[in-house]
Amino acid sequence: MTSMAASELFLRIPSSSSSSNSIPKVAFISGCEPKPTVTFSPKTRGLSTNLVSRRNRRGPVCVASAGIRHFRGSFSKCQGLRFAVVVAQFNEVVTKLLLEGAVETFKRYSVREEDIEVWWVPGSFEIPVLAQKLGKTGKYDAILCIGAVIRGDTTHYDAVANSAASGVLSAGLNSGVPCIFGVLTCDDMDQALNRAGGKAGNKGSEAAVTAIEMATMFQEHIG
Ligand SMILES: Nc1c(NC[C@H](O)[C@H](O)[C@H](O)CO)[nH]c(=O)[nH]c1=O
Ligand SMILES: CC(=O)[C@@H](O)COP(=O)(O)O
Repeated sequence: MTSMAASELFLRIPSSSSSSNSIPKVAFISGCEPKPTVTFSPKTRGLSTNLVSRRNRRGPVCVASAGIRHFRGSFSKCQGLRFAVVVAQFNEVVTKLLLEGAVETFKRYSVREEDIEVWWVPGSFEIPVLAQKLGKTGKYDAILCIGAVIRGDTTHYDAVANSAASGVLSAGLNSGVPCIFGVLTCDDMDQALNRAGGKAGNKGSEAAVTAIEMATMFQEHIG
């Protein structure tokens, strides 16, 4: 399943599970399996349903309600979306893998190569200022920020990690463009590699999914 809008998932539930491991799966609290009457308002393009979905990481969990419109990003309308990826060179052995995961995921959702730009900065501390500047150009639907901060002997780690986190948040708020936090903050290199395609998945890929979700949310529902 590659071209299903997130809203369509509601229409098909509770169907058998998806073949893709990145498309949100749907689960229901036992006894809460719904018989949804779903309508789609052309005016707001919001989902109107007798369900309320509460997200459980990437999958909605159902509780019942009525008359509430739901808005969420879509994973089927990604062609034409433009992304900037701001990547730290520091700990590049890790950030390159995170970037690969992100690009692979963008492509899996039909984002075109020519709509992806990669901007390299020296370290994670430098990410926010560029993310904000790029966001303000209005050329991108989301900015994906990638870095790997790994603890050393001093408190320098905390300064870099906290600055990167709050800076990326500020970049998004100040530019009005979703700025996604794909910066690892790890105790050691093992932890980092495990999250860059190792045992704990690829956080760059996960961050790309978030970027798509936020970009389509803004594009489709806010404009
Ligand atoms: N130690 C890490 C850094 N440090 C460098 C800073 O990000 C910054 O480039 C420097 O302080 C100059 O302003 N960066 C990382 O991305 N990861 C680290 O583990
Ligand atoms: C997080 C860092 O910048 C790191 O390289 C600092 O290492 P140290 O605390 O040993 O100076």
